[in-house]
Amino acid sequence: MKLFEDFSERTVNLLPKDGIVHYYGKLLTPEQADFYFCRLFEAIEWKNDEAHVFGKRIVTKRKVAWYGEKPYAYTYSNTTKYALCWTKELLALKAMVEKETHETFNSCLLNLYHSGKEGMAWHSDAEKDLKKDGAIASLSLGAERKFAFKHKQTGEKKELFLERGSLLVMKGTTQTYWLHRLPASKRIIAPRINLTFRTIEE
Ligand SMILES: O=C(O)CCC(=O)C(=O)O
Ligand SMILES: [Fe+2]
Repeated sequence: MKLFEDFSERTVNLLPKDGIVHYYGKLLTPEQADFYFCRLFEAIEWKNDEAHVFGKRIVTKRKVAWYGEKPYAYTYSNTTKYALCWTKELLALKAMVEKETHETFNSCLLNLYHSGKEGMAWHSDAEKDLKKDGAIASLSLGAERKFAFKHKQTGEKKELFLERGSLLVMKGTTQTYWLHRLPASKRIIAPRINLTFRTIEE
């Protein structure tokens, strides 16, 4: 009997209850991480993110992009985006992530943080367009950043660092019971790109 079938089974659940988060560490070599950072920085159609909150239009400094297998509509913060068609680089990264996680994905939300001044506030990714309790795989390129989870009822927190080229997977009831955020950190001057591979319910 093999003690461990594959790498993913060696990763422990970072959450104590109500969800599953696996941190796989570095999926990409430093060279691959740099290569994809540069390619995505150049080739992705980055746009400032817009949110409509309490009747106000908010434009973030952080840039975003939404890609997928079909022009899926994705609505969050009262804004709807339509997915652009996969690029060669995104398909290559998706294949690596699917192989490692034994999950499949049909779309990807990308975020570009120009420096540590930009982050993302507490939220969960449970929009109605997404498959309920579907896995979300997060691949990080560029600067290493802190990432945090907070339980919606107990306030319990879990933090970790997302290394360059690393993979993190959130699944099960994580989005129902936990919030997550990317805190800003003034000390970090380097940019970061994050890709979250997701499944839109068809
Ligand atoms: O940048 C990150 O690591 C997280 C991004 C995120 O939570 C999201 O896009 O929903
Ligand atoms: Fe998120």
